[in-house]
Amino acid sequence: MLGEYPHEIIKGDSNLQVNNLHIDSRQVKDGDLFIAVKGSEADGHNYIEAALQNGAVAVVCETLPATLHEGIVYIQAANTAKAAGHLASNFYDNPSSKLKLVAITGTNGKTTTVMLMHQLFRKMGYNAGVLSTIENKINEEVIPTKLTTPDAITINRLMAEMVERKCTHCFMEASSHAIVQERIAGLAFDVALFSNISHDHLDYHGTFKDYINAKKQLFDQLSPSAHALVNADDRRSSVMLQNCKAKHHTFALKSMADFKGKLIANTFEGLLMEIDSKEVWFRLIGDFNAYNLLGVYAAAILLGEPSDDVLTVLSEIKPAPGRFDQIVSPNQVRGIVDYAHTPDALENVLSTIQGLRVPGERIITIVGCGGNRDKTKRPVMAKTAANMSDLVFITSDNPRFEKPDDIIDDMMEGISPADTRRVMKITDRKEAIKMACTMAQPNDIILIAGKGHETYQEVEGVRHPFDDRALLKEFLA
Ligand SMILES: CC(=O)N[C@H]1[C@@H](OP(=O)(O)OP(=O)(O)OC[C@H]2O[C@@H](n3ccc(=O)[nH]c3=O)[C@H](O)[C@@H]2O)O[C@H](CO)[C@@H](O)[C@@H]1O[C@H](C)C(=O)N[C@@H](C)C(=O)N[C@H](CCC(=O)O)C(=O)O
Ligand SMILES: Nc1ncnc2c1ncn2[C@@H]1O[C@H](COP(=O)(O)OP(=O)(O)OP(=O)(O)O)[C@@H](O)[C@H]1O
Ligand SMILES: N[C@H](CCC[C@H](N)C(=O)O)C(=O)O
Ligand SMILES: [Mg+2]
Repeated sequence: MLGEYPHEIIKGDSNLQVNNLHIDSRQVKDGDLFIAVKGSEADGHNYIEAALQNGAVAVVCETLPATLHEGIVYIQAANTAKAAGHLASNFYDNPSSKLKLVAITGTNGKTTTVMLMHQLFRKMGYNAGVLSTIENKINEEVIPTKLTTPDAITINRLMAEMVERKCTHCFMEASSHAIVQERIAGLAFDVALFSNISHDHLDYHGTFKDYINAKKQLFDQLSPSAHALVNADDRRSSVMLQNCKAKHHTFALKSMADFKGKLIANTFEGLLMEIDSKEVWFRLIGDFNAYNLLGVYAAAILLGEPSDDVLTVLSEIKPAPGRFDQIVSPNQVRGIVDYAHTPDALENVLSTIQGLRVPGERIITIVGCGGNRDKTKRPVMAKTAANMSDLVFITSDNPRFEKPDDIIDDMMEGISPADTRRVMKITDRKEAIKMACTMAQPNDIILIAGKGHETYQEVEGVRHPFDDRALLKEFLA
């Protein structure tokens, strides 16, 4: 079942058929196979007995348990996280090889890119699937998700369903967590795209170098027939291509590149670009989206689509939910909800707003930072908000298992004494949004950053209903 992936059958019948694969003992049922994976919190090897109790008939592990039970198949592999990917591919009959599979990695722009690609290919008449932070989709059917990149078994199960439903393409986000945890091991990619890299997730990866290397791992795993497509305006793009066996391609707005774009105009309604000597209007806003659009265009060309069709269809597509999502109130207050949850994204979205506003219009920013995530980005994001806005509300994002006020205190470290008059702390996010809307005068611009499409606020493991967009609408009405 592991095919060519190095492994050894220690005990039991190698031809055994299993019903299902699991990396979580709690999901195992009669006749299933359990893969013991060492995680960051727990070690799956400690749950082998629990899996057997639940009916597992086969176990894949790195180290063998002290007791090997009769009638159970034990398979040993050096890296079970990686083995899980290969097992899942084989179990579901290698669905990724039957799809044109595009993966995107990078700190920002992944969801925007895959959602654009999915819509583009759907509108061009293809059956296609998408795996994204917002949701997974097979054609138009929505399958809710809690992760940006699901675990290897879920990925392969969803792709098998895509194949069954006659999908020809799949577009997926490859988060750095997923890459390091081998959730994408064994997948056959046709195109891998690198958008950019900036400060995020240092809590998990430790150093920026390791974070870069995590992204690079996607490019290291490409085959010679695949395409590696990188943003040449990001100086780390050359690292992605080092020793990468796939065909190399670049896109850029500033540097020399194979796919060169030019941003001509940027308004609150959209942006005008020149791509392949053609001027095209798009419905996305902000310089950073010019990169996303160009990356999508380049990937579509590499997949063999005609340039004119791609540009015509792409120009009609709306932004992904919660990305520069705007409403204008009856008294001309502009409210924007954006998923900017990294320092770079926040700076980009604020500089876009600064560039588009009429001088004199105030920017009011509401921002928080997630709990149990990179603490070092907190003061940086607060400082960016203060430097680039007229008024700031520092509030909660998803506190998870941290005390909301501790997170706010970390953010306040980035606020200089001179700015404290313009920066208010309101722990309750709903109150902060309400206060900003109450204080806003005609032509002010309110930015609510960090949660975008999220329809919940996660507090101590519970996701309570919460929607920035709905609250903004309510309070601006
Ligand atoms: C830190 C992290 O990424 N954790 C992910 C990881 O869990 P883990 O390795 O920590 O698992 P663990 O709890 O240590 O357990 C180890 C193993 O023992 C197993 N186990 C555990 C308990 C038990 O009773 N029985 C059992 O079998 C577990 O199923 C697991 O296989 O592997 C799990 C299965 O794939 C994920 O669900 C889990 O995501 C957690 C929930 C999470 O919040 N992850 C976030 C940080 C994340 O991955 N985010 C990225 C996006 C980031 C970005 O935007 O760039 C994402 O792709 O979503
Ligand atoms: N190409 C880009 N460069 C820089 N910032 C961007 C880019 N694209 C989007 N952003 C900013 O980042 C935010 C998140 O965008 P998006 O959801 O597409 O990224 P993501 O990489 O999927 O994030 P996550 O890691 O949480 O899944 C946007 O709301 C916007 O503020
Ligand atoms: N995929 C990102 C999302 C962050 C979204 C933000 N709202 C937060 O909760 O920190 C993460 O898990 O770090
Ligand atoms: Mg995403």
